[in-house]
Amino acid sequence: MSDFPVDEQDLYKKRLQLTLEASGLDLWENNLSTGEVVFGLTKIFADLGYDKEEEADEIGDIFALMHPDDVASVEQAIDEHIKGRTERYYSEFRILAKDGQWVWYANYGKLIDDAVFGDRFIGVSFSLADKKRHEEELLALNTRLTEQNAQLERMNLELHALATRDSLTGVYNRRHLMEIGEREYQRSRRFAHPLTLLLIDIDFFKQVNDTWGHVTGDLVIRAVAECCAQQVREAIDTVGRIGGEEFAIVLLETSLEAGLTLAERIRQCIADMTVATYDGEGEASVTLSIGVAQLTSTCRSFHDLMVLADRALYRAKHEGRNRIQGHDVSTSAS
Ligand SMILES: Nc1nc2c(ncn2[C@@H]2O[C@H](COP(=O)(O)OP(=O)(O)OP(=O)(O)O)[C@@H](O)[C@H]2O)c(=O)[nH]1
Repeated sequence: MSDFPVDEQDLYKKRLQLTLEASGLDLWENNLSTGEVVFGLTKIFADLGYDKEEEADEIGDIFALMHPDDVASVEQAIDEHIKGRTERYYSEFRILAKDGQWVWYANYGKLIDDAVFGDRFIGVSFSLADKKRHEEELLALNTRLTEQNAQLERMNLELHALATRDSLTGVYNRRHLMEIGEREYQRSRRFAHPLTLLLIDIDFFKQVNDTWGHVTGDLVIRAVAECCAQQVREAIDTVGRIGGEEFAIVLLETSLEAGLTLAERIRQCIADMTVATYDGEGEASVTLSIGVAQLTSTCRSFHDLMVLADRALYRAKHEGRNRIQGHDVSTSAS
């Protein structure tokens, strides 16, 4: 304390100087009439690596070192303040350091029309390097998080597909079909809407494997799944592979009659189809047996509806295959 000058004004100056130092602020003063930098910016120019004689004498010298993308916004902020539209001037900009790097700074300033000083623009500059670095780090973090989120969503979709789809054919697996069937059973019972189930079995499929090999057998299974998926209403009906060469289709808002018509279309589609064998030397063909059943009042679960359709399928097999049988409602109590 003993170093401080006793004079009040000197004391005041010293306090100001210490405050500026402690807060990292650089005081400046510009003469707007002449464009002269009257005072300051010493610290900034030193921080940027410039020698004393390279410091700015004119406002134009500062603009010359400013990043071209920032000039317009700084000029606009000054203009707004001069026109009295802002209480104080504030701007953010990059200045070229001597080593060629762009360094972020900010300015606060105020226009003073003083009888002693004249038209002066007085303010402070301070470094925004830390703030901008944090902003950039945050932005990079955000980008990474967004990417990771998108990847998680993709993985979730893949997981869902793995859990619900049959890997050979892409139609639903047995577990998921049963879940959907049970849900639709509940809905149909509650609202008294028709619900029909098709059980489809490839005839003499063992012979396909024995004749053409297992891989060709897989190609045939895929072709049957594809045909089923093409014949039903997308996003309304549900096709599932419920066994090796057995499929089920849950048909919403569908009567037994409409179910029989669809079954016939599928039967015909497969009867007309040939599948090129895996070795490319032949063509495999198969037929289908299909059991069709509509939900009846005797059904206590979706499983009961499966039993009815399975009985109809058994009859189709028993009566010679390559045919359709519907569950006879008059025997539904049995
Ligand atoms: N290629 C292949 N064959 C399978 C697959 N799953 C089951 N199979 C075969 O399908 C055949 C089913 O034979 P069966 O149940 O005796 O019935 P089928 O020969 O179709 O005769 P019917 O149903 O009575 O008309 C068996 O030979 C199984 O090995 C599979 O994913 N791929």
